[in-house]
Amino acid sequence: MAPWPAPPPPPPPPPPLAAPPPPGASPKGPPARKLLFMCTLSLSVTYLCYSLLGGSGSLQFPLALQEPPGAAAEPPPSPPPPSLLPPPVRLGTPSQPPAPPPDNASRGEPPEPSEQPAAPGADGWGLASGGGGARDTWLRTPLAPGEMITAQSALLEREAQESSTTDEELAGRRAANGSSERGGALSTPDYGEKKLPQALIIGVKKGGTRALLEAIRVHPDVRAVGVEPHFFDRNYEKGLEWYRNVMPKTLDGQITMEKTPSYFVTSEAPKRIHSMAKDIKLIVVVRDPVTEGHL
Ligand SMILES: Nc1ncnc2c1ncn2[C@@H]1O[C@H](COP(=O)(O)OS(=O)(=O)O)[C@@H](OP(=O)(O)O)[C@H]1O
Repeated sequence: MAPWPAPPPPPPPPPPLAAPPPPGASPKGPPARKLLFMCTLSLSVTYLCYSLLGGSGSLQFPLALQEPPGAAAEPPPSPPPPSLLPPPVRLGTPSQPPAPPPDNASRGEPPEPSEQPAAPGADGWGLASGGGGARDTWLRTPLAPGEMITAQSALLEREAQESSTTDEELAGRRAANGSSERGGALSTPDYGEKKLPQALIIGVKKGGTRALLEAIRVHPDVRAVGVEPHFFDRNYEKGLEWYRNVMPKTLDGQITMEKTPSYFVTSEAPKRIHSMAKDIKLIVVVRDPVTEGHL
């Protein structure tokens, strides 16, 4: 009986996947995994540093919304690499000069805050701190478009409230607006004919005469002059025809009114009014003079 053939020799062992560790290296773990871990760690640290140093860049993002149309075509400036970024500035350190933000002047943006500190909202910029210096440079951010609109609306509203609402100013505003109204806010078409007034609010000054006239003239049967004609005290020499022309046109049955509070303190006014119309209605609004400051 023939003997069994000899078994094939065992395959040679596979070559090692990695080079043998250098002398002195830790025997734990393959070196390739360590190298990969080190690379990942260094990338993470680099990204973290870049994010921290480039924080001001994110605050300036709204600047792109306010760039002029010509500047919009330009590509946004890429942030410098972390190695080119200025060193981190400690907030609230006045001794350090303000770090220049990246290239605002070339984009047509407002001047730097370090040159002239401005009040918040005065130039459309919000100021996170009023102390100036590096803190302002880094924390000053432009207002968003919605905030700017709100700020402008608030400014206009405050101007309207602070402005006097005397009749002369009302007349001036109407003239500036090119309004064809003569003497009053006429909510109805200017039909009819001009008539001398049948009712007068003659005072007292600062007694709420404007509020009363505006309330009365809401009635459709009342037409009133918005301005104060001052006929019986200042313009009496101009004559009744001038006075009539000041009045709005009225239809039959409508009442013509005007208010001039100084009639109440004009000595000639009673006689002049009586000579014009004996059945005219006179309205006086009284007010405690103490509340107005007149004693
Ligand atoms: N309903 C009502 N009740 C009480 N007080 C009122 C009312 N409406 C207006 N006012 C106050 O009246 C003041 C303005 O009065 P006049 O419109 O007569 O002013 S003016 O003489 O024509 O300049 C003005 O007062 P001051 O604010 O003290 O000037 C108004 O606040």
